[in-house]
Amino acid sequence: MPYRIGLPHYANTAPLVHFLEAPRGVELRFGVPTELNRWLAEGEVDLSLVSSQFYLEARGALRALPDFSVAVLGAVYSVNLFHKRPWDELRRIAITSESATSVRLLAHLLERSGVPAELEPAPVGLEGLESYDGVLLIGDRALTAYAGLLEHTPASVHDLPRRPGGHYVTDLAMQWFRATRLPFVFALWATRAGEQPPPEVVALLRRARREGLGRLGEVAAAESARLGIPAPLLQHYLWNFRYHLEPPDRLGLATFAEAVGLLGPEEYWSV
Ligand SMILES: C=C(O[C@@H]1C=C(C(=O)O)C=C[C@H]1O)C(=O)O
Repeated sequence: MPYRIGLPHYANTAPLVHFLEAPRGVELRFGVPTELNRWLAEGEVDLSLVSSQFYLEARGALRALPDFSVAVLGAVYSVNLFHKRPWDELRRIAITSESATSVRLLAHLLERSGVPAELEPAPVGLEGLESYDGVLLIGDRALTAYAGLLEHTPASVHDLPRRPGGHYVTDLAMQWFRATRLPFVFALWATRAGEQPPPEVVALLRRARREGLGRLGEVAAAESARLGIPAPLLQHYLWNFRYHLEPPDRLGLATFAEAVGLLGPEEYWSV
């Protein structure tokens, strides 16, 4: 039986995957985060990138690698609520089925701001705005939808339009930062509790990450060709991620866990 590693096929994991060469006996399986969560729980994969929300809910049965994350400090650019009326007037929101964490984060931010919006799973893109007040998209779909609203490639991240295509676009990680001044951890690498990943697999993942971050221009160019998004936009997008679960990321994750009731104030969370 090969050692099976679960990965999302999102641009934001490309720096971890682009130079990941699975040796004999290691198999890569790609899925969306909610599938990866399920595959790890059900034994379909042995090590996987999983939604942080899923990890927090099932942490007794899972063991996170201590130095891997998909996190950001501030805007993430790919977990976006696209909406046609102001945040406070939102009442019906279509949510993607691809993510656990982002949906929980949206619900928390709405609750925090006292907005009584209903979240409805719906497989829609921006066309969903014809019948919903807002549409939550993550990953490559969010990125390509956002890039598709830009009339030109801005020279700087500070030149991004406030209302691309006339839409409101709320970046959930930026809203988290505005409320907490902390990073937001979207995903972690985890195995089932009691199942140590082979050291050579962990070394392989670390080597692939080091190579991917060291050659980010090549990774951005490949993702640009795959997604049809200008490479400079991809390069900044990828440069912006935090992949090492460092102390600020851990504090952000523990704060999120407490905020959504997954960690008691007296509980200590550790990897
Ligand atoms: C920030 C993102 O990261 C992804 C978001 C995840 C989630 O919300 O569950 C899981 C894996 C990450 O690669 C994104 O998809 O835009």
